[in-house]
Amino acid sequence: MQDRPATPLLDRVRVPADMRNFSSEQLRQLADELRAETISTVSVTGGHLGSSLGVVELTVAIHAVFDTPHDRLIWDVGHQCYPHKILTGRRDRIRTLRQGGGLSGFTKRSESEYDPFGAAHSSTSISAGLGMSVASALQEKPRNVIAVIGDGSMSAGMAYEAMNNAGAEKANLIVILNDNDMSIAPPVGAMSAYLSRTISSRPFLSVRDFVAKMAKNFPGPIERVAKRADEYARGLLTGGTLFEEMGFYYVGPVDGHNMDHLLPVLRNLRDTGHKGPFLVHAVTQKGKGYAPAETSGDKYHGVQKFDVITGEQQKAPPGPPVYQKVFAQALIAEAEADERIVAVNAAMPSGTSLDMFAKRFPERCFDVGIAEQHAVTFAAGMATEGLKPFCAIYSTFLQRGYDQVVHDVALQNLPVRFAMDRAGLVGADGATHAGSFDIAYLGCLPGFTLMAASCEVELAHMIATMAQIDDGPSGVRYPRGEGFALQPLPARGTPLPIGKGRVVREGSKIAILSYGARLQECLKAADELATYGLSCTVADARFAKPLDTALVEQLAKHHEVLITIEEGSLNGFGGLVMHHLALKGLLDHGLKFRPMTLPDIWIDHESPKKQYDIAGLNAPHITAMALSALGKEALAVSASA
Ligand SMILES: Cc1ncc(C[n+]2csc(CCOP(=O)(O)OP(=O)(O)O)c2C)c(N)n1
Ligand SMILES: CC(=O)[C@@H](O)[C@H](O)COP(=O)(O)O
Ligand SMILES: [Mg+2]
Repeated sequence: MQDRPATPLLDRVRVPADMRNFSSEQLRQLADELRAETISTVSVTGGHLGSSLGVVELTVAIHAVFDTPHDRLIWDVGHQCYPHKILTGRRDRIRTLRQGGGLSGFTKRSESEYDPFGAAHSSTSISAGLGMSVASALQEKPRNVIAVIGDGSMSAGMAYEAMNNAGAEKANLIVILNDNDMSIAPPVGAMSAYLSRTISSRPFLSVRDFVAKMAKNFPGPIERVAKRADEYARGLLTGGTLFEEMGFYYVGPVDGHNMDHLLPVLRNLRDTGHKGPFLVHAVTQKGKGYAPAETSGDKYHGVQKFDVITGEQQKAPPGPPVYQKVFAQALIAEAEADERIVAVNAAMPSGTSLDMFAKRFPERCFDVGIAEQHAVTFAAGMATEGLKPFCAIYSTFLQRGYDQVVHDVALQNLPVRFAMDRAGLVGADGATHAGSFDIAYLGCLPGFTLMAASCEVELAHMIATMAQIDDGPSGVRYPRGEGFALQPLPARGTPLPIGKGRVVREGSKIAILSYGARLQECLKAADELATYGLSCTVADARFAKPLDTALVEQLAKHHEVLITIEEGSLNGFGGLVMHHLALKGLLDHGLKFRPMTLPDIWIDHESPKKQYDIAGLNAPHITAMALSALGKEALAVSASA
């Protein structure tokens, strides 16, 4: 147990109103205490530390100046919201962050009135803020709307769509660009370079410069104060920024850790009755104020529990290889043999392990920034020219690129390969990050070949299989975390016969057809069912499309019960099997068919094991499902208890 930091001022703040009469000096001290409390908290919960540390002063300044929650404050992604949660009535629960039943690691409307917009996927804040601003004008309920968006999140198309609209609407909106020159990895792209140039070509905006600049546009009291300063500033503040060209009033760069700069700038924005959209360019440091974070390569973007003194993070005991690395190794093996293979990721080089691929093939690996839509169509373009793109995008983030998958890839039958990591439930990130829907949203698209890996060795084979699929799009899904180490990993995968599943265990009464990594749970259930004298066939479908119809029909015809199971939503693999069985008339003769999917609810942050308990997809639930299908309700109840 590590000592809690002393936080005398923070102890006086339950909600932001409690600090609105603090002096600037007190607010500076409050920020220091808030930083210490954030570090102490994340040391026992794990989570997104670096981003939260970078916005401590911004958080204090915004809440001190604006009348939240009446004024709306929207955090883009929401992964930097821990200091915000501490200041907004949630300090007593902050050490439950990301734990089952505890606070979410992101902003969430249902959690607090201080979270007017939920997030976790990036680059939505300007759109949402603009909507709120327009609503406030139409409903004649004046309020400030402040969206805080990171430089990494500024790479997504949505942010530009929103700015384009905000400029045209001349909406009252304050966008604070929290520029720490980091995404999860170092940021990429021309916009990132532009922001760096903007910062390096201008000194930090002093309050005097700011007042002068405002005076030019806001006649009134401020003008009198600032006349002379205006003369002074004229030379400094020339030239339109990209944001100004888009209709925003650009304020910056501002030192985002300097309360003496932040407070007056924000107060002026509040008090001058600003008209039109403003962009405050705040320069911050990810991991600010905690040496181990500041000096680490990833600035402690996402950490395990750690020792506050040393910064050392808890290490998981050595275990089986994680899927993401198996994917990268398998892809490297394929790319060694075929120079047409290229890899694309959207700001997730470490999360997808494509950083390994980039090391080996720097010319053939593309990080496009947080830009999933672009990633998909960019890959489609490469496919038209004979390259073999593998697009590695978490299942949940591929949702952002869905029309591109449909219109640019599938409709043109282009051989883009999708590696969908984080399939199924992901633990502490909760519902926003669960890879629940890809089977359903890809399964309905003609021409797709779709696979799910039941273990890491299968994943290697599936990558090899996709490398061979040149006549249309393909995808493989695999979960977050470790595999099973059932067999040694091959140096290179072996292509699988397309559309063929495999029977893993032969039985007679009950058939369990698994799609993906629940297979081991199915085998445990089969063992359990054997103790009731019930013989089970267990099969690994491998493919959802093309479906192994011969296998499905054989299982349906020769067993009394057929259970399908997947780590995906309704209308996924089970839906495809059911459709086939229904069309073949195989549901008309007493087959007890039971599709087991994620339930039709949002499953919050928890350990993955508990999440799958909530979902009812662990071995005891499979056993219970089989027993209840056979009318053995009493046994089913005790099996799942
Ligand atoms: C649509 C989408 N793609 C990818 C991610 C994963 N992701 C979360 S935070 C992050 C980096 C964000 O960088 P920035 O906005 O600069 O915030 P910082 O972490 O630097 O504070 C990424 C890529 C996401 N949340 N949403
Ligand atoms: C905030 C965000 O979207 C990412 O940081 C995400 O939490 C990463 O998840 P993994 O830990 O599964 O890579
Ligand atoms: Mg950043």
